[in-house]
Amino acid sequence: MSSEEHLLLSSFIKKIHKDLRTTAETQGVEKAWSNHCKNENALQEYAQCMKRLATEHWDKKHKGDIKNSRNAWIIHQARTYFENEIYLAKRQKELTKKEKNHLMCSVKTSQFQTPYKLLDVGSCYNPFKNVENIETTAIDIGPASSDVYKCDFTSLNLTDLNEPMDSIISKNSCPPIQKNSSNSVINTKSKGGHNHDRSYDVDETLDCNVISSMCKESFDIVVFSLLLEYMPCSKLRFQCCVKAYHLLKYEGILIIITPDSKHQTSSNVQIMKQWKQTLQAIGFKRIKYEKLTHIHCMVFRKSCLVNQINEDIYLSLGELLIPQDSNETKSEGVILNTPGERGEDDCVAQDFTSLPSQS
Ligand SMILES: C[S@@+](CC[C@H](N)C(=O)[O-])C[C@H]1O[C@@H](n2cnc3c(N)ncnc32)[C@H](O)[C@@H]1O
Repeated sequence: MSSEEHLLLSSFIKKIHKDLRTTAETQGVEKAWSNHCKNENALQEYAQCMKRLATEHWDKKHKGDIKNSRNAWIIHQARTYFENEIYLAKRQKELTKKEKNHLMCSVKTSQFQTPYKLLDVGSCYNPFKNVENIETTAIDIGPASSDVYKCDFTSLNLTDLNEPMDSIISKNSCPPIQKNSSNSVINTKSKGGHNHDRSYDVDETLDCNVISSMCKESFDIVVFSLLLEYMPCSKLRFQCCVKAYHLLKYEGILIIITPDSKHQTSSNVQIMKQWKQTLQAIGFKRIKYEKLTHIHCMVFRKSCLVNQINEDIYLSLGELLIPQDSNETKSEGVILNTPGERGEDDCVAQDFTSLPSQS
C-alpha cells in the first residue's frame, strides 16, 4: 500500500471519529449516535477503509506476531487463559478461597469447552473467523463482509432465555457505497472491471444478517478491539462493558485493545488505571495488562456474579475516558512518520490519534 493511500484511508477514519464526537457535543450523544447509525453510506465507506487499512497495511507485516499484532495477541491470551496450567491452577485456588470465605459473589463454576465462543464487537472484517478451536460471532454497525452480523451493540437486547440464535436473526442488505460521491475515499466501479480508477474492489452490495438480541452468559470471550474509542462518550463505553459482562459466562474474559500513541514512560497510565477501577466496579478483574509499542492490551475476567449492575457505579467512578475526550485539538497537526517505517501498533495508534485531520 502506498503511503498516499494509507494517509487517505486513515485520515478518513479519523475524520469519522472526530465528526461523531463533534456532533455528539453539539446535538447530544443520543441523537448524534442514532443519526450516525442510520448513515449507511458513511458506515460502509468506513468499513471498507478500515478493512483495507487493517488487512493490507497493519496486519500484513506482523501476522501471528504476538508482540506486534493485536489479533495475534488476543488469540494468544485467550488460549493461555483457557489452556495454560498456571492460569487454571490460579483460578481454581481463587474459587476455593471465595467459597471458603462466603464472599458476596455467588460462585459457580463454568465449564469451558472447545470451540470457545468468542464475540467480536466492532469486528469490521471478521479477523477471527478461521481460528482453530474458536467459534466467532462477529458484529458491527457497518460490516465489511457478509459473515459479520449487522448490530449496534449499544442497543442489543439481552435475553435470559436460551433462545436459539436463528430466531433472532433477520436479513439485511447494506446499500452499495454511493458512487462518485465527492467525499468518497473509495472510487467505486463494478467488481472485476477494467477501469483502474480506484485502488481496489469493493462489493457493490453486502448481504448480511441482522442480530438484535443475544442470550446472557453465552460467550467465553468478548473482544473490544479498537471499539471503545469509536464511542463519542464515556457513558456509552461504560454501557458496552456492562453488556459484555452480562454476555460472558462466569470466569469468561473481556479483551480490550485501545490505542495510545504516547511512549511507554509517558503513556496514559492514569487513564488505564481508571479503566481498571471502573471495570472492577462492574465485576471484572484485570488479569493481564501489556503495553505494546502503542496500544494498551488488557484481559479482564468476569470474577463476580451480580444480577443487576447499579448505574450509580458509573456516576460515582465510572468514567472510561480516552485522551480525545479532552485534547481533540492537541492531537491535530502531529507530523506523520513514514508509514513504512512503523510497526503495526505504531500505525494503529498514529492512525487513530495523531493524524492531521482532513477538515
Ligand atoms: C476502529 S474499528 C476496529 C475494527 C477491528 N475490531 C480491528 O481491531 O481492526 C471499530 C469498529 O467498531 C464498529 N463499532 C463502533 N461502535 C459499534 C457498536 N456500537 N456496535 C457494533 N459495532 C460498532 C465500527 O463500525 C468499526 O468497524
